[in-house]
Amino acid sequence: MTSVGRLVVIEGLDGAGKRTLTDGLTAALRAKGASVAKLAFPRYGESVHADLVREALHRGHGDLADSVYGMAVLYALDRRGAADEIRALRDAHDVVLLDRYVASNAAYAAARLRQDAGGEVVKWVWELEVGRFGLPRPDAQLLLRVAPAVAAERAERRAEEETDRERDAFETDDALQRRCAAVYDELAAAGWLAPWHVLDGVAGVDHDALAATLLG
Ligand SMILES: Nc1ncnc2c1ncn2[C@@H]1O[C@H](COP(=O)(O)OP(=O)(O)O)[C@@H](O)[C@H]1O
Ligand SMILES: Cc1cn([C@H]2C[C@H](O)[C@@H](COP(=O)(O)OP(=O)(O)O)O2)c(=O)[nH]c1=O
Repeated sequence: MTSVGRLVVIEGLDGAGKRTLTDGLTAALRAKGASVAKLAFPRYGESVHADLVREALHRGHGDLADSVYGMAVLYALDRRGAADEIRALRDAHDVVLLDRYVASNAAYAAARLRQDAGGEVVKWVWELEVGRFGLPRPDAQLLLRVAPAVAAERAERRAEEETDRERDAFETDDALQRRCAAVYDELAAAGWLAPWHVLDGVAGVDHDALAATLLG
């Protein structure tokens, strides 16, 4: 298969099923002969910026976690550190699946500041990450849409099943998750950053059909 290097982002609430979709889609794409690489953000355990995020979300660290812009800069720096890797993976594979990307920062920062997708922080995230850091724009963004209550239930169950998967400060904030869901819907409707495909994460996603669509 010729290398078209599609950069495909998977977005959605905590517990929406992004990791599950990433794995299922990877298998479906590979079954069609495509070479696939995956990367998940934040890159916990692999970047100092991501580790600072994790410590802030789980342990507080003074008021760092309360600083919306401070946290957003850390997430963005984690991605900037992976920019060369993303480009190299894109050059070497048919599809690169990114579990969260720039739109996560836009959605969570706007939700935390009670702004909508047209707000100041969403523009700032684009300018910082694409403008100043030069991160590549994706070819497609998949919004895995589930009701916030369903996502919270799934995240809770996962935390019970996986002992190393403790829920963090954003995940357990139901009001934040509801605002975040609304911002995601607006970002998708506006085609923010790149084209979006909205997927029904409750009905379940047909991985084979989605893989065929992505491979065009
Ligand atoms: N379509 C689905 N239906 C029911 N449960 C699901 C579905 N997709 C994922 N899950 C479960 O929900 C939990 C969260 O899924 P996960 O993929 O880890 O979410 P995310 O990466 O978006 O936080 C996991 O326990 C997973 O097994
Ligand atoms: C990647 C990213 C995540 N986030 C938020 C979403 C999540 O609530 C939180 C942690 O990401 P998450 O995907 O939950 O990591 P993991 O599943 O490995 O625990 O960070 C941002 O606010 N901005 C970003 O750029």
